[in-house]
Amino acid sequence: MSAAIGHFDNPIPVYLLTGFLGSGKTTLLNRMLLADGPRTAVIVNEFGDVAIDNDLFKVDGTASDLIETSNGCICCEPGNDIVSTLARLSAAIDNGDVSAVDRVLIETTGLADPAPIINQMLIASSYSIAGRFFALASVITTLDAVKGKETVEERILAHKQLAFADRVALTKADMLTQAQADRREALMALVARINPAARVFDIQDPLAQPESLLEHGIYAPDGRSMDVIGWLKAESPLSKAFGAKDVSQWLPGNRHSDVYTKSMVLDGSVTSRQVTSFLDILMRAAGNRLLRLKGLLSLADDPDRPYLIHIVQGTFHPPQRLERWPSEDRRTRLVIIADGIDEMALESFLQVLKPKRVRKAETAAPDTKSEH
Ligand SMILES: Nc1nc2c(ncn2[C@@H]2O[C@H](COP(=O)(O)OP(=O)(O)OP(=O)(O)O)[C@@H](O)[C@H]2O)c(=O)[nH]1
Repeated sequence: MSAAIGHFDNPIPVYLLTGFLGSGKTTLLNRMLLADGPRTAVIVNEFGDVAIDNDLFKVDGTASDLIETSNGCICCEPGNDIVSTLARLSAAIDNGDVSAVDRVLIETTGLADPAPIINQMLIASSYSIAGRFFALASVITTLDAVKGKETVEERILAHKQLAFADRVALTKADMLTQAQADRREALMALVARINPAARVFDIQDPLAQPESLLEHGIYAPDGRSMDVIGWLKAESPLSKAFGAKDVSQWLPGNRHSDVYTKSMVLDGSVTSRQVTSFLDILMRAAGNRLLRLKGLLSLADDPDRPYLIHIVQGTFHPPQRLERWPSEDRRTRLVIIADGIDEMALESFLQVLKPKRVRKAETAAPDTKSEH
């Protein structure tokens, strides 16, 4: 194996980027990768079967050299685990399908539990080839300055994402109004309580250099990582912190229990009126149960310039009109992550966006109708 691919004494550093749904992972990722920076393999783990983040990387034109999108959750889907994914990357480098990389950056889904991923990486280092040639360098989590406190307090996954990070990237601080300044203090107090050792980095700070988040951290293979293994096993303090709530929500097998994803792909364009009323009704009806909506829309007024829309836990971020489609795929795509919304109701509501067609049955003569 060539030295450029990494070897046991000098493994390729792997950075894990976590953070709750919509907290700004993709945005940060695009800012961390510099055009003249080290060669970086980017692995994006999507929750849902329509890949949108993949296209967003291209829109923002980052320096990432490899994009591998894996469907299914990297923390709990057999065969899709982090070690298998790294083994595939290693094989691709060996075969010459991908040229050697200096580091790997993994963006997990917003619903990934970081503990099993970190565990897999640390445990694999002693038994698997991938585990020996790659090493977990650092875990970075994005924390939304506006919604972060409530999210961490209410959701065990967000709590764990914060607890397991060694670097916290505070996002969206620019969205806090003067009157909300105390929110930031309360959030920092929460971070200090849950993870006092974490380095907090405000990505909106004009002096911030997001690429500096990609330096070796406490998970680096320098001997101290053994402490981390012990720490991962000692999850009970986290569970205790949520003792009053329904414990089953984070037991293995029940993970993501009420959360599901709906994706929709549409040929043809939609009108802005259709989209506005669709989003208006959806947001009113679903409220915070609409964890995430991401969409690329072909609008009838200018189908060459798609609209990018984001809703994060009930907040509608200003839509962005892109100058061009990020890939060959010019279809309208929507991914919705819902928490406890009636699935059938959502599915039929999505039909509102379908272009209206005259159904055959409506035009056919009555005597041509089939009886069976
Ligand atoms: N104002 C502001 N908006 C931000 C910031 N970071 C992210 N956003 C916006 O928040 C929305 C979601 O950001 P993403 O980067 O897609 O979040 P994500 O964590 O990758 O989302 P998922 O992949 O769904 O989990 C987008 O509209 C971003 O433009 C920030 O620091 N300030």
